[in-house]
Amino acid sequence: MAVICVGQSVYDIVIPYDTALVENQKYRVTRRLECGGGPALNAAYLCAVWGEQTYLVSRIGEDDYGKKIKRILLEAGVHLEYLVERDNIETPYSIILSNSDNGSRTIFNFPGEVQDKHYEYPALDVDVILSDGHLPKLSIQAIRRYPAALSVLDAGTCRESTMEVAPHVDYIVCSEDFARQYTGKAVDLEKPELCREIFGQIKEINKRHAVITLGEKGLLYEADGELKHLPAYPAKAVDTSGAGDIFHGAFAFGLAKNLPLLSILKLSSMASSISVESLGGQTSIPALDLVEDKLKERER
Ligand SMILES: OC[C@H]1O[C@H](O)[C@H](O)[C@@H]1O
Repeated sequence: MAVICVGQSVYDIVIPYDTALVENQKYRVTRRLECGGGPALNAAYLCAVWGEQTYLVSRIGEDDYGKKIKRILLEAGVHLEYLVERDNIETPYSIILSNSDNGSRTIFNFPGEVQDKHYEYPALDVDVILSDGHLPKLSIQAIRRYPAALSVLDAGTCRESTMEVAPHVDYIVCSEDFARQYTGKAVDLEKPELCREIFGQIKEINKRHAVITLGEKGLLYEADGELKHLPAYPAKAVDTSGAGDIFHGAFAFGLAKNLPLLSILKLSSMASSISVESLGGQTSIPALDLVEDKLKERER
């Protein structure tokens, strides 16, 4: 059984800072972190180090960043048979300025050239397909190829490619930014009727399941036909980059393990909260044991 993550692989260069930035100033950098990045890579890395048989369907160039990405993924045990390398494309990379005072980050993303071409998927027993919306054709093809698998869309922003995949998935797990861009309304937890309206509009896209993540305000989900709010676990954020990807990776993992939805959401939420307390996305993925221990502590 396996998890397939389809989408973007990125090489991240994270620079932490703790001062108010002013234009036309030069800042001396004493620390930087280089690691794997991109929503599909981060999620695939998590699923693999948490013990799932994981395949990454993505595209990188045959350049230095591509080689580094491959090394990181191989060490994690991600299956790379479907990670396509091309000598004529540049591996995507991001420069991330991370404010250690509050964890907020500014990402400059060089997307490289995305090639979303037809693909022969292998004969596998697949439990879960996670798409980050970057390779819509490959994502839809995977969903059709493995009809028994549960499919999840990591809907970070409401791009055309994300919307192409959205009607095909079992679960749309979207950010509040996506919800605002799509519905034109901002989630306000003080206004339950408005929340129900926004959630209903998101669910209409795929006519199945939806989750709206709200960062430090938690998330909205549905149980027994009712909209519910799950608060976030408290964290001292130093870098939120990749926190959403870690949420989605843990969500895919939980589905693969056949856990009930609320347990999946708690697992994902805790993994994401722990991750913001250290630098980087892929480098801040917590061990499964740690996440489970912290959850047990909270339930005591
Ligand atoms: O979702 C965050 C990730 O995507 C961005 O492009 C960065 O690479 C980071 O790892």
